[in-house]
Amino acid sequence: MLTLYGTELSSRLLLGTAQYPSPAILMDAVKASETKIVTVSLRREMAGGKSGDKFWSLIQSLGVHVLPNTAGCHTVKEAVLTAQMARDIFATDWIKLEVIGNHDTLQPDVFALVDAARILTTDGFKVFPYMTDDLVVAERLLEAGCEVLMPWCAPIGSALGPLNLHALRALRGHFPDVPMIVDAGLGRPSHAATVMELGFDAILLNTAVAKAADPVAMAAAFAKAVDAGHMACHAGMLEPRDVAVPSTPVIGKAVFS
Ligand SMILES: CC(=O)[C@@H](O)[C@H](O)COP(=O)(O)O
Repeated sequence: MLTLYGTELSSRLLLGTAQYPSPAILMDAVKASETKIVTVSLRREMAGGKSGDKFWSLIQSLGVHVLPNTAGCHTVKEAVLTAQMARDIFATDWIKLEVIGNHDTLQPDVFALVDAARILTTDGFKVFPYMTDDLVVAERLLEAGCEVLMPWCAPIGSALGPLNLHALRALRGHFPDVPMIVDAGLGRPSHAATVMELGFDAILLNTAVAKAADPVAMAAAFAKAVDAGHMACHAGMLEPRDVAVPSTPVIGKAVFS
């Protein structure tokens, strides 16, 4: 089981709800992924009117936890206000905190992120901060009261997969007891398996499933990859070695002439 802020979850895959070809495909993909948490952007809900209401009813019908996010926010003020509105609208104190610092890479502004996280944890929020893979930022976010971290593996929507395995490995190694969810930039199930093999606790993704030719099948494939990587990590993986070692016994082999 995965435990996040005291909530036990039977899945290690978190799914975004944007960009699916249709609401029906989104619903089927969520089911196929077996996720227990979906992220929802407050901005989308605020689109309001009929489509906003419909979307919210659909999300509620999924029977999973909702993790609202502050996608699209660029300042501390904007992110804090968005989080407070999300708490009222979605009736949850969970917030995925995004404070974007660069338009091209959608890289988080880690300084603003730490400031916003401190304000929100003091206000009782359970903050899931979307961060870079930086050790010092991780330390500051923990000091600010975050109990879960969400390092990126590549820019949002890029599908590049883990760009800096060294940094991810270092993060995992320095904070072995902090739940960490690798978020954004995954393109294929093998990327998910790779980061789970490093010992991360979960994966959050959206684009690679929503934009797949068959989002439902891709959601199922990611679910299997996440579980496979997690199982492998705890099964004791063989370390790579430079020499060849026969995998079949050489002693007592039959000699044919
Ligand atoms: C849904 C969500 O929260 C995204 O902002 C998230 O970071 C996913 O990134 P990808 O779309 O690259 O999977």
